Order: sequence, then structure tokens, then C-alpha cells
Amino acid sequence: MENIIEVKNLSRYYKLKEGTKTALENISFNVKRGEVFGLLGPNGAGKTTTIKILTTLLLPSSGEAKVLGYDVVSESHKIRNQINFVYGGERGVYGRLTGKEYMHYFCTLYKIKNKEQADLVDNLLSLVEMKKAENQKIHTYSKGMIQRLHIARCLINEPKILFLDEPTIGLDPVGAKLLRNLVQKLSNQGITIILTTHYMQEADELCDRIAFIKDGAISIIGDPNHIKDRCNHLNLYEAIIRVNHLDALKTDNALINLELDELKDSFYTVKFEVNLEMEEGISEYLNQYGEVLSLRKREISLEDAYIYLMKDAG
Ligand SMILES: Nc1ncnc2c1ncn2[C@@H]1O[C@H](COP(=O)(O)OP(=O)(O)OP(=O)(O)O)[C@@H](O)[C@H]1O
Repeated sequence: MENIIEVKNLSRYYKLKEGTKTALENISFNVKRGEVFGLLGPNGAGKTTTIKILTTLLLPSSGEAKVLGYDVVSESHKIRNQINFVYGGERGVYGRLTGKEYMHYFCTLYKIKNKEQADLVDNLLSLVEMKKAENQKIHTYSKGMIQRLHIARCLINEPKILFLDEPTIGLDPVGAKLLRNLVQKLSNQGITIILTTHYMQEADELCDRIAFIKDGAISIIGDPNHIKDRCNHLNLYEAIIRVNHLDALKTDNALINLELDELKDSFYTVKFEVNLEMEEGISEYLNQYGEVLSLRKREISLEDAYIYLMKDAG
């Protein structure tokens, strides 16, 4: 499959009073046409900086990036009309317009002929499931509706690549689900999607390939299953325990990456990892902390892989 984005030894530094801040250090990766490609990493990892460079909003300090075969520095004008982007949490300042008016406004900015606008707006608002609310003013929309409207706006120029920076941030579960369905739908239509998110399950569901990025460097790239396979050696468990000795449980170093989630009263879901030699008698071992109601070995999730692989990265 053809590469639609090619990034080679890309670096970006910010000059600050205190010295130079490295946001990206020599990163290289490719994105294939039609992929949903996820950029995942902790706050400050360099995800937005990468997206800003690829969308030609920010110049790299060194290295090379090509989008649709064009250089982001010398040929940015050839890239701009073939891509689009949405930043999560964008409110926009068009509260007094209706969704439909907003779309017509942007159609005009994109120089869409008047007679073509009605059909286009109709199609795009239907696609993002905003047709019913098209005559409502934007200030009455939920965050999820606003986000879907932004995406409709971004489709006006029929982008070949759509950059979505944390598109589901701040959305409730239903709003987030609708947005994920929309991303899937756009991908099925052949649009290449570059997505950043802090939600591992979302990335697992949507992305064909993922890059984990930390401190401006890429630590691993691959499809989600390949990344999870890298952590096959981990012995992850989940138990439900009626806990009598909570403080002691919390400080038990044999239970690695311990997570406790209170179900009710003293009942907890307890997630942890153990070394191989501990595997035999885990249930008996946990008895010291309370009554073990259930215990099972867990499959490795992308979140487990993220926590494990990012611990020592960077
Ligand atoms: N304009 C700027 N001036 C100085 N430093 C900046 C600037 N923009 C970003 N940085 C720094 O560069 C690093 C990378 O930031 P970036 O916004 O790319 O991270 P991110 O992975 O998108 O994080 P988040 O998940 O919080 O959005 C951070 O340390 C950030 O503080």
C-alpha cells in the first residue's frame, strides 16, 4: 500500500527563556493510504506538535515530512486544500448561527458554488447525524454535536487526510460512541485518518496501526494486536475480593501495577500483575487480605501494553 505520509528524522525545538525545549527528536514513521493511524502518548509527548507540522501549521526544526508526496515546508500550499483537521474541545465562536448556517458560511469560505451548497450541506449533515438539529442554534448543541458539526465542516473540501486531535475529549459515552462510529464511517469511505487520543480502548477499536510516543520519541509502532503480543509474557489477573486489610493490600509489592476499584462497601475489583513464580498460589496468597470471591487471568489490553511499554520508554 502506498505511503500517504512520510516522516523522516523529524525534530522540533521550542526556544524558551530557560533554554531549548525538545518537543520532537528524530521521529520517523509512515502512514499508508486509507489507514486509521493513532498517535498515543502521555501529555507533552509531542502528538500535537507532530500534527501541527503535518498540517503545515508549524515548521519543523529539522528533518523531513511529506504529506501526499509534498514537502510540508516548501509545498505546503499543495497540501492544505487536500487535508483538514479538528482539534478536540474546539468550541468555535459561532453560537448564534444554526448548524446549517454555519455549514453554508464555511462552504462560501471554501468557494463552493451557491447552487451546489444546499446538496453538499444536506449530505454532510446527514453523514454526521446532525440533520435533525440543523436549524437549531449552535449554542444549544451538546459537545458531541458540536464535534460532529466540526467534522462536517472539515469534509467540505473533500479531504484525503483528516487529522483528529483528541476528538472525543470531554464527550459523554454516547457522544463518544457516535463520534467513533463516524470515524469508522469516514475510514470506510477511504479517508486516511490520523488520530490522537488518551483512550486506549478507542485506539484499539479504531486504529489499524498505532505509534506510542513519549518525550518526543516513538517507542513502538504496529497494529494493536502486534503491540499487545509484545506483552504476552505479562501475568495479569483480576480478582473480586471482600477486603479486610486494605492498607496492607495497597502496599503489597508482589502485586505489580495494582489497581483497586471499589464496587461497594468493602468489595473491590483488584487488578494486578505477578511474577511467574507467584502464579501457582495466587488465590491463597490473596486470602491474607480478605475473602477472594473470584480470580481470573486477564487478556492483555492495549492499556496494559501502554502502561508496560511506556514505563521505561523515552
Ligand atoms: N508553543 C510552545 N512553546 C513552548 N513549548 C511548547 C509549545 N508547544 C508545545 N510545547 C512543548 O512541547 C512538548 C510537546 O507538546 P505537545 O503539545 O506536542 O504534546 P502532546 O503530546 O500533544 O500533549 P497533550 O496530550 O497534553 O496534548 C511539551 O513539553 C510542550 O510543553
